[in-house]
Amino acid sequence: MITKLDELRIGIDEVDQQIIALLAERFRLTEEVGLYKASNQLVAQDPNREKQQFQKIVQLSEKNGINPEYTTEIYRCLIDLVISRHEVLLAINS
Ligand SMILES: C=C(O[C@@H]1C=C(C(=O)O)C=C[C@H]1O)C(=O)O
Repeated sequence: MITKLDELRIGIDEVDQQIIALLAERFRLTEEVGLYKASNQLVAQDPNREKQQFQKIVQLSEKNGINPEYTTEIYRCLIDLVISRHEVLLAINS
């Protein structure tokens, strides 16, 4: 017998599949940005771009009913991983 808890967890598993697929696509794009930066000797971090991102993230979070503190924390981790990867690509290229 499927309980309410099982049903909710099936929903969570489906959402996780979508999140992972979207994260994979995001990392594919940021990898290309990292390769572009490395071949043009551009710094890994872009604080102006991040400022715009975080403004957008707060707006989108409010629109979708999610606590902006959660999304801001998640995106800080995500962007920091990207920056670390870009630093590796820069080091390889220099
Ligand atoms: C992807 C970039 O590199 C870094 C990572 C970002 C991101 O993951 O969204 C944003 C800005 C940069 O600090 C970029 O410059 O666009």
